[in-house]
Amino acid sequence: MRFGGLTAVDRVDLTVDSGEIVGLIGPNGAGKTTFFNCLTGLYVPTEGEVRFRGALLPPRPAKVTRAGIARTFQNIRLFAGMTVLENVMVGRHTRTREGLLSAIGRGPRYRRTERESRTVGRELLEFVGLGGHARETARNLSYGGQRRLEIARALASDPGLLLLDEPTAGMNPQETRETEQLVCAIRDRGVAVLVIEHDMRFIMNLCDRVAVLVQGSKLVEGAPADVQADPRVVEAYLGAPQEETA
Ligand SMILES: Nc1ncnc2c1ncn2[C@@H]1O[C@H](COP(=O)(O)OP(=O)(O)OP(=O)(O)O)[C@@H](O)[C@H]1O
Repeated sequence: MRFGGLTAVDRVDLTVDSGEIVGLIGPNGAGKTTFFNCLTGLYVPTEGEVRFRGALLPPRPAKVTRAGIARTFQNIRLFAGMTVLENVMVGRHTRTREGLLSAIGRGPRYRRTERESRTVGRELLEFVGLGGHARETARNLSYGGQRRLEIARALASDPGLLLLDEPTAGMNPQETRETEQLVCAIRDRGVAVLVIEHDMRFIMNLCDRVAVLVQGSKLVEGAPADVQADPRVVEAYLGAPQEETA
């Protein structure tokens, strides 16, 4: 992905299998979010392709979601004035076939679909630990609750792959631990997870594999412990040791 003279993501090749949690780490500006934007069709990659379950994906967000890839964003993007349950139901709409006319007419098929969305929404709220908050306005949830709601909304589209952009950013240790448990539970449902995260403890505890991006390129990929011990990774984060720079 090039922006003028800047190559923000340079030949990054990454595969995520179902039942896997893969971490994407790297210093600020390494190209992690740009990579997510390329996967989800927010950016049209200058070169390269995205395949999901073997099929080539067009760089169109709605088509990517419908194919089975969902994401959360670095900054919370909820419908703040809607209820918690409504937010999840919105996420369900990519899986329902109701068009605008049907929604305006509110015919029997529309009502059936709404009922189904409501049921799925309530199940997902239970799953993420927000079962008791369905009727609250989204903006009144705690910070950790809003983050969990974003995940529930992403799950409502029945994804096979979930992309999480810094899910624990700004969380206290308790919220971080709960998010770890939630991500494991999502993996246990058979969803593949690709997660950008700066919290190394989170990465080490959760990920089956980790890829490190530095200045747009993939520096290393491997088991978390191997990646953490790799001198190239240490250098990328901390700079070269004194004697080497000298
Ligand atoms: N739309 C854009 N136009 C121009 N440059 C962009 C655009 N989006 C990202 N970039 C540049 O691409 C590079 C990678 O940015 P990106 O946000 O993907 O990094 P990141 O690894 O996600 O960083 P962080 O950890 O800080 O979120 C940066 O130099 C950024 O300025």
